[in-house]
Amino acid sequence: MSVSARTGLVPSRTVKLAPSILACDFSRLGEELSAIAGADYAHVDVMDGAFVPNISFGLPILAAARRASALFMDVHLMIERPERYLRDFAEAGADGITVHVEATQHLHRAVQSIRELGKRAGVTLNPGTSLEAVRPVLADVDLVLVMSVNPGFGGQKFLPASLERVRTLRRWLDELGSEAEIEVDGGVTPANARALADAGATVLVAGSAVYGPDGGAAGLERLRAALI
Ligand SMILES: O=C(CO)[C@@H](O)[C@H](O)COP(=O)(O)O
Ligand SMILES: [Fe+2]
Repeated sequence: MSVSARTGLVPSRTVKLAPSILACDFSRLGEELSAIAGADYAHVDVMDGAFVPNISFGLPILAAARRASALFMDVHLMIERPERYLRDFAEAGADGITVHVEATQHLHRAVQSIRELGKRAGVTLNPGTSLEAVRPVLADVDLVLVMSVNPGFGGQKFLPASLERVRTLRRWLDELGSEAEIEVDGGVTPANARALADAGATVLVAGSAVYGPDGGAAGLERLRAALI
């Protein structure tokens, strides 16, 4: 394993990259997915115009992405009462499903349902929500997603307080002996990727830093280079 240029330390974990297809050209979805074939996950942002002030896409786009790519489909549900649609997203091709703590009255039940569908179960929370909101389910999840922008749009600026939230979660998961992933989503760039990894993140989502005007693969490689 390589030594971090910034810290001089050997990172103890490898960091996965999850390009967000929200930033891609949907008229070329298959090609845009091929451009990130070397990534670990394709991050799929589903927005309902109610939980967040934007509508992105839903089941048909996930199903099309599933047909076009063998990548792990990492589905981030920004929808009210996600428990209504878990089976539909699983059947449309999700490999992992992440729900917001603010969107459901029954977080444990939602997590359990995702696992019963045979999918990787994730929970997430808005930047303004106390981390305590996810603590009761930490032993039951496969992934915790730290939103580092307010959800709803790509291309926003990273909120620096997110770094401390990642450190706290890393400590809590280590205390539990949990192997759950810590994913960070929003404003991730080559400039903050290494610091997030050092704080304990194991998955980095990036939309605009990957799908820039110069194409998907170049942005992905820049992120990877920042993590060496
Ligand atoms: O969930 C979201 C936004 O709500 C994200 O997944 C964005 O799609 C990330 O985009 P960038 O901030 O990396 O441009
Ligand atoms: Fe997302």
